[in-house]
Amino acid sequence: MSSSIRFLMCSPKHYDVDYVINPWMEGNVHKSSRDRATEQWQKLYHILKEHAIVDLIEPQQGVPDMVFTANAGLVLERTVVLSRFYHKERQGEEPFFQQWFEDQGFTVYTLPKELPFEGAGDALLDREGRWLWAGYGFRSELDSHPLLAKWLDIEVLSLRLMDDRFYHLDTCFCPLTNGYLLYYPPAFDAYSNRLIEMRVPPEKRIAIDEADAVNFACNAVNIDHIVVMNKASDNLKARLEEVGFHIIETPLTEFMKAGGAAKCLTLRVTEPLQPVHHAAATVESRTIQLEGHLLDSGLINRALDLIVEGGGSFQVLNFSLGEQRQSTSSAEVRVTAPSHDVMEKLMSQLIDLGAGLRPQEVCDNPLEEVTLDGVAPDDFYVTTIYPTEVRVNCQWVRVNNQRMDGAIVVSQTAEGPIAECKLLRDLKKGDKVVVGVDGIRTVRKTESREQRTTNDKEFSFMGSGVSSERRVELVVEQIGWELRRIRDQGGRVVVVAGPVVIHTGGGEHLSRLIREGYVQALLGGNAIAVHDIEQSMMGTSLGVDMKRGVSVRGGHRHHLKAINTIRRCGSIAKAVEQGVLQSGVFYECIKNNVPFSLAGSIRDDGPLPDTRMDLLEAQREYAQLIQGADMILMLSSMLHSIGVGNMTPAGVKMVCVDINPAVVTKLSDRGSVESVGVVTDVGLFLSLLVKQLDRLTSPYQIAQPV
Ligand SMILES: NC(=O)c1ccc[n+]([C@@H]2O[C@H](COP(=O)([O-])OP(=O)(O)OC[C@H]3O[C@@H](n4cnc5c(N)ncnc54)[C@H](O)[C@@H]3O)[C@@H](O)[C@H]2O)c1
Ligand SMILES: NC(=[NH2+])NCCC[C@H](N)C(=O)O
Repeated sequence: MSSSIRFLMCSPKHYDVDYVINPWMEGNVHKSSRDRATEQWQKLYHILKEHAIVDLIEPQQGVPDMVFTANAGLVLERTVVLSRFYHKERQGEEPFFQQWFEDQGFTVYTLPKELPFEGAGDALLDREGRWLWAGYGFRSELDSHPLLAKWLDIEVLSLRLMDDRFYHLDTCFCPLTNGYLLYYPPAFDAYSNRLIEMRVPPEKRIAIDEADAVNFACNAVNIDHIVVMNKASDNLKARLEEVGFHIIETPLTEFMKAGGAAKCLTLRVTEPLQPVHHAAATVESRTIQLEGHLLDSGLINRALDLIVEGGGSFQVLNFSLGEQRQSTSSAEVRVTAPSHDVMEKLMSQLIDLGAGLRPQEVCDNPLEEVTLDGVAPDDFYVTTIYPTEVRVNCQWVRVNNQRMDGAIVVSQTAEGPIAECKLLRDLKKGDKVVVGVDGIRTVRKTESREQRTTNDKEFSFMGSGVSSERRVELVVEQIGWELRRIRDQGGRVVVVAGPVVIHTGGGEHLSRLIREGYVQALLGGNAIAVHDIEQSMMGTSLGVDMKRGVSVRGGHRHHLKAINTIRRCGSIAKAVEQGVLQSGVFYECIKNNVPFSLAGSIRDDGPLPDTRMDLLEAQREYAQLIQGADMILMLSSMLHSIGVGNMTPAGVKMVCVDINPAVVTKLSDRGSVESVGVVTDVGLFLSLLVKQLDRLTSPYQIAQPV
């Protein structure tokens, strides 16, 4: 027996499964045998007494989980951080454990009531004393970790738990003597697994499989080279014995009905200080502000979900609800993350949602100089589609040329600072680029339910989201009305289209939209032009007769003949001028002075002389043609629609038509005010659209004031 090691245990005199606060308890309420529990506990107790001293605390009525003394608190030397239980069912244990520690002469630290921490169930010392592993996600709060670091003067490594079966760190993680680690990686998020791998060398990491994990193999008591646990597979036993451990299995099935096993039933109360440790917690906290229709638009929920899903935790410091449906609300939220990297990612996402730092926390954006043409500084802020402002000279400066996936370049001019979005390839040496996320805010239009309803009366898409069940005709009516309005007001509609428009017979309808002035620019690839011209010259598309719907002999060569003909003319425009091309979508573009741009791709035949095989040139041409668009109609081209979506700032209405809901969902994911997805055949859509435009006999009339 080692006289230096002491454990605290509590007999199962009042143990039972009286409630459900973890998945293991479901279906086990009052199904634990007190006799078997007592027998199993006694066996564990005697095993430990052979190797250490075991102190006992008196069990108390009404707190059946008190038997799990691991959750009493966290001990280091003669200091203990008392647990603050997350569930009220266990909060009754706190005064008894506090009394015991005080009677034993411990220095007792207590956390604020609203800051749960469940002791050595969620915090485990590295057996070499170098740091403290601390879990969060189900019971203990991440915000408790900086206090552990301060009070215990030790580095805290935060690990996020992801599987509610392993709701306490000690159910899936067991530091062992000589720096070995027994753990179940799937119980943690990616960041935490990376952290574990950075701190524990591969030869010391013993990752177990699910079969051992659900037998609580990680919930083991380690004393020097002894490892006591409920059960281990032969393979796991062999692996542990290979590195010098001796395994003692003792059944604890009655306690597993409550979600605990060997380690949970014990608390090591002799944890000597090691000289190597030092206080440090990589945990970071920031306070953000959110303004708008936080409840109506769901913005507050999305922000809080994003924080938790991103590995952080939050505390709503204050929330002022707007009195009227029209008025906005505001909230201040304290965000905590386990590391600077995670915080940066969270803040970047929160800024995209429209969050900002409190004015007193806003500092000028850190800027870094570009040292290599076309290469941004590592930590550059990646722009989104949303209008963005950056803090320069303590002023908010709106970013010009907003688009996603760019960098923000700030320059000083006689008129003051200017900020603009630049693609990486356009960065020049010496450009000052915004890095990090401090001093950035995006302007998100979140509409109240009232505003959205009002808009719906006049016109707006029927909310974002995509449903092939939605009546296409109804959406087409709205789109037709909007197209007519934009045309009659001299607005700008850009169409992005794939060859499927031609294959499905939509070419004639698109030609008509162009001829009647509904289209101000057409974007696509080589194929839509090839098959449009094939249909115009040979009546087929992909060799299929468009009138009879049957393949024609030798039809598979038709599109190549079309390409060859245009190549001989020199361009599509020249083919029209020479009378070679006499109908179709691109004929109408030339005849009606509607500019178009064809972006090349790896799968192009030919290509046509007009197809831009220099993709950077094609992107520049696309970007120029979508400037000032009021609406973008995306017709069955995933490739080109995504490309256009990436370069289009927020505020431009988008209609995404595709037969594949997944494509439409992706393309419509820009908020309900801006976009709608229509899951249907594109030829049918265009046919319905021109019929709808015909039905709108009187042009759009703006209601004149009486
Ligand atoms: N012969 C050629 O030169 C040739 C032929 C084909 C494609 N390409 C090139 O390949 C690139 C990608 O072509 P893409 O944009 O057609 O492919 P894409 O896969 O990016 O998009 C096609 C989209 O059409 C949708 N779709 C299919 N049938 C539909 C229907 N009946 N109604 C509505 N939507 C339907 C699909 O779900 C898909 O999202 C383009 O640059 C194109 O020019 C060249
Ligand atoms: N350290 C532990 N894992 N303790 C197990 C605690 C079991 C208890 N029923 C609870 O859910 O809190």
